[in-house]
Parts: sequence; C-alpha cells; structure tokens
Amino acid sequence: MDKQQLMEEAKTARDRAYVPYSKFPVGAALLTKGGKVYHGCNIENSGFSMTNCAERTAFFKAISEGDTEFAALAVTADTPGPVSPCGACRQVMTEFCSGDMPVYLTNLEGDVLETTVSGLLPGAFRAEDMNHAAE
Ligand SMILES: O=c1ccn([C@H]2C[C@H](O)[C@@H](CO)O2)c(=O)[nH]1
Ligand SMILES: [Zn+2]
Repeated sequence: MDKQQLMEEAKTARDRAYVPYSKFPVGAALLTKGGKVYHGCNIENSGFSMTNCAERTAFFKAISEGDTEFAALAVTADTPGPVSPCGACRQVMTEFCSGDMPVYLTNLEGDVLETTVSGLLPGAFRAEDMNHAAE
C-alpha cells in the first residue's frame, strides 16, 4: 500500500464520520506493518467532551483487535491546507508508534504534508522517560 492509496483510504473513512455538531468530518487510515488498514472517523456526542477524533478511533480499533505494529498513518479533512491533528491524537500516536513513522496529512484538494510522529510532537513524554527514573 503506497501513501497515495493510504490517503484514499482516509477519505473513505471520512465518509463514515458522525459529526452532527461540528459538521467537520475527518478520516484516518492506519497501516499496520502486516499490511492491514484500520479506518477511523471522528465520532461526536451531545456531551461534546466525549468526542473521539478520527486518528484515535483508528488507533483504538487496531489496538483492541490486537494489532500494535504500525507502518504509516494518513489523515484527511476539508481544510484549507493539510489537516492538523490535535494534541491528544499526537500523544496517542507517540504512545504506539516509533518517532520516525511517516504521517501523511492531507485535505480534499490534495495538499499533502509528509511528517513523522516525532515531527508532530517534538520532545514528547514517552514511557522510556519513566524507565530512566527507575534505573
Ligand atoms: O485532526 C483532527 C482534528 C479534529 N478532529 C475532529 C474532532 C471534532 O469532531 C471535529 C472538530 O474539532 O473534528 C479530528 O477528528 N481530527
Ligand atoms: Zn485528535
């Protein structure tokens, strides 16, 4: 699966967004090292704080199915430039991916920003930071 295909998968995922409040659908496609793609969409709630972003939906689906090794992530929305993941999603990516994993941020116009997990959250707090304290 190349990056163009993964971005197309993110568009498909976006079609399933549940966004009656923001009317801002977002799609994510998370590629596992085994070649499987998990789709994620944002899922809102009348209690706004219960909203789950597209990116975290994809991760939580994968983790809950036992898939924990990831190769790439694509995210798309109808934004003026490439969509920018929120801080919570950047932290969740950091938890489950290596810092150099590619992330393709795009929009419906086809603008693409190729970055990495550590590029999205430089200096992130990681589990390894806690282990150092215990040594
Ligand atoms: O990268 C992003 C940014 C926002 N949202 C969602 C959360 C909410 O449903 C809507 C507006 O913030 O967009 C995502 O899913 N991913
Ligand atoms: Zn988010």
